[in-house]
Amino acid sequence: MPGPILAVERLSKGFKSGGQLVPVLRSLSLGVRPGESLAVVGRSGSGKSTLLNLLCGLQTPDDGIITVAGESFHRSGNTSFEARWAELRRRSIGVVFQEANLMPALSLMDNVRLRAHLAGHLSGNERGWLERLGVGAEADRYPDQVSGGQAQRAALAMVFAMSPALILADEPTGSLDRHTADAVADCLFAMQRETACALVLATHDTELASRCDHMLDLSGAG
Ligand SMILES: Nc1ncnc2c1ncn2[C@@H]1O[C@H](COP(=O)(O)OP(=O)(O)OP(=O)(O)O)[C@@H](O)[C@H]1O
Repeated sequence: MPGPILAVERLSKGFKSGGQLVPVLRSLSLGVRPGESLAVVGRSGSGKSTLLNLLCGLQTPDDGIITVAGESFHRSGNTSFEARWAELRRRSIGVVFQEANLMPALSLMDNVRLRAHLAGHLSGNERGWLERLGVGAEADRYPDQVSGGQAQRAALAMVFAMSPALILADEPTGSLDRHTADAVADCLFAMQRETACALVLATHDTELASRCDHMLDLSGAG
C-alpha cells in the first residue's frame, strides 16, 4: 500500500481572543493516501477551514508537522518556508472553494490552460478536461457568462488539469442547489478516483461527507 500523500502529526492551532489563546485544533494527527478521500466535518467554528488553510500553508500552526508529497513543514520553519509552500500550491495542491475562483478576464478554457501552465502540466488537452466535467460547450465563454454549477465544474477542470497530488476542497458544492451539487460531486469523486489523488473535503453536508472514504469530526477538537 502506498504511503500517505498527506501526513499530519500533532497539529495544534489557536487564535488569540481577548488576550487569551483559544485552541481550535489540538494535537491532531491524520494521514491520506493516494486515491483516498477524507471528509472534515464539524459544527460551525470547529476549525474546518482553519485545518484546510494549514494544509496548504496559508496559516502557520502553533505546533506539529505537516508533510505533503514528501515535503515536511515544522512550526519552526526556516526562511524558505513560504517559498516551499508556494511551490507546493503551484505544482501539487489543488484548492477548490465554495465559489469558483476563476479569472474573470479569461475564458473557461484559458483559465484551465493558465492553471495547467503554472503547474508545469500544459498538455494541449485542456478542452478535454472541460468536456469530461460537462462544460466543453462552454469552453470559450467567460466566467460571467456561465451558471454557478458550470463555473464550479470549470474550477474542478482547472484543478485536475494541474495533475495535483492533493486536492483541498472547502464546501465545494455549498453554493449550488441539491441537484447541481450532486452532479458536481459525482464529477469530483469520479475524477479523484481515476487520477488517484488524495482529497480532503470540508463540508457541513453529511450526504456529501458520507461519500468520502473516511470522516474526521472536529466538533470538540479544540
Ligand atoms: N484569523 C482568525 N483570527 C481569530 N480567530 C479566527 C481566525 N480564523 C478563524 N478563527 C476562529 O477559529 C474558529 C474556527 O474557524 P473556522 O473558520 O476554521 O471554522 P469552520 O469549522 O470552518 O466554520 P464554518 O463551518 O462556519 O465555516 C472560529 O471560532 C473562528 O472564529
